[in-house]
Amino acid sequence: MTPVLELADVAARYRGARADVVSDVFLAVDPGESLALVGESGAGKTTLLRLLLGLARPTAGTVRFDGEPLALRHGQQMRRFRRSVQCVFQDPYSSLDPRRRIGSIVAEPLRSLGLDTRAGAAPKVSAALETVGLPADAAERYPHEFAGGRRQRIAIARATVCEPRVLLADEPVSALDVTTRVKVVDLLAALKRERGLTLVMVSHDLSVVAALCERTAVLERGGSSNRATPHVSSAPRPSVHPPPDRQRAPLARLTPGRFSVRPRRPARQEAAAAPPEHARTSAPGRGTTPGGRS
Ligand SMILES: Nc1ncnc2c1ncn2[C@@H]1O[C@H](COP(=O)(O)OP(=O)(O)OP(=O)(O)O)[C@@H](O)[C@H]1O
Repeated sequence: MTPVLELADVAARYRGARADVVSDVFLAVDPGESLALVGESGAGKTTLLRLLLGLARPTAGTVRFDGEPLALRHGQQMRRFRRSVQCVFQDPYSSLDPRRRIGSIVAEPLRSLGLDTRAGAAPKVSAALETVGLPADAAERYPHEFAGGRRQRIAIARATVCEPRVLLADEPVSALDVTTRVKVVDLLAALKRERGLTLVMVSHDLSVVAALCERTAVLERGGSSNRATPHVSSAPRPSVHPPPDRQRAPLARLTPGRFSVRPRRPARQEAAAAPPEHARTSAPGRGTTPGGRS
């Protein structure tokens, strides 16, 4: 299966910085899977998300979309990419333009992709609002008329109105209160289940990670250069509301060092017999990489 998104030996550095924020990153996201990026603050999770979204350019390595290097100047590919990969940000207060009606906000991707039909974007906007549990007349209202959870639903409606294949989410529920958080997690889980949406999510909240993601990439600052490298582990698919003991379960930490991971989930009956994921994908020292790199 060709990964829908892939980072191959990628490094990134912000302008003016003396060192890479992330380096030696290999990460492949298969269609339909859900991957969480977790790690300490400043490890580079948002930076990886920005690379996957084409908002930042790698200083080394390649970002691939459907197996092809992402070329920002390749209009046709970028159009396909923009339609296929959408995102939801952390703060539903700053991510919605307060001067525009909800209908106009949700229709924005349709306009920018030229997907609003002759009948206008209204039918698609109504359907997107309905999917996230908001009434169609919400389209006439303004963001300030909605509280945080409903604002995040609006942001999710905007991200899903053009029926993307991949949703990238940066701390999508961390700005919400606990009760609202559960509802938005349920909504994301339903989108994943019913639409086969691929999800890549940054989160500090392990209960949210456990509820939504099958794989976890742990970013650790490592080595004297203070670079961050991702370590990916597989976890059994949890229920949407994991029991409390699961919420406290530690994430697997794999051997520090440079390696890449493209774990394929074994069939359920094989899972018990198979060696742990890290035993198959990492090696002592600098670890292993696909294609024979080491
Ligand atoms: N626009 C920027 N310019 C310069 N440095 C930046 C910029 N954005 C992030 N950084 C730096 O890059 C490093 C990684 O930041 P990033 O936001 O990717 O980490 P993170 O793991 O998402 O952190 P957090 O969990 O706190 O959001 C940090 O040291 C941060 O200060």
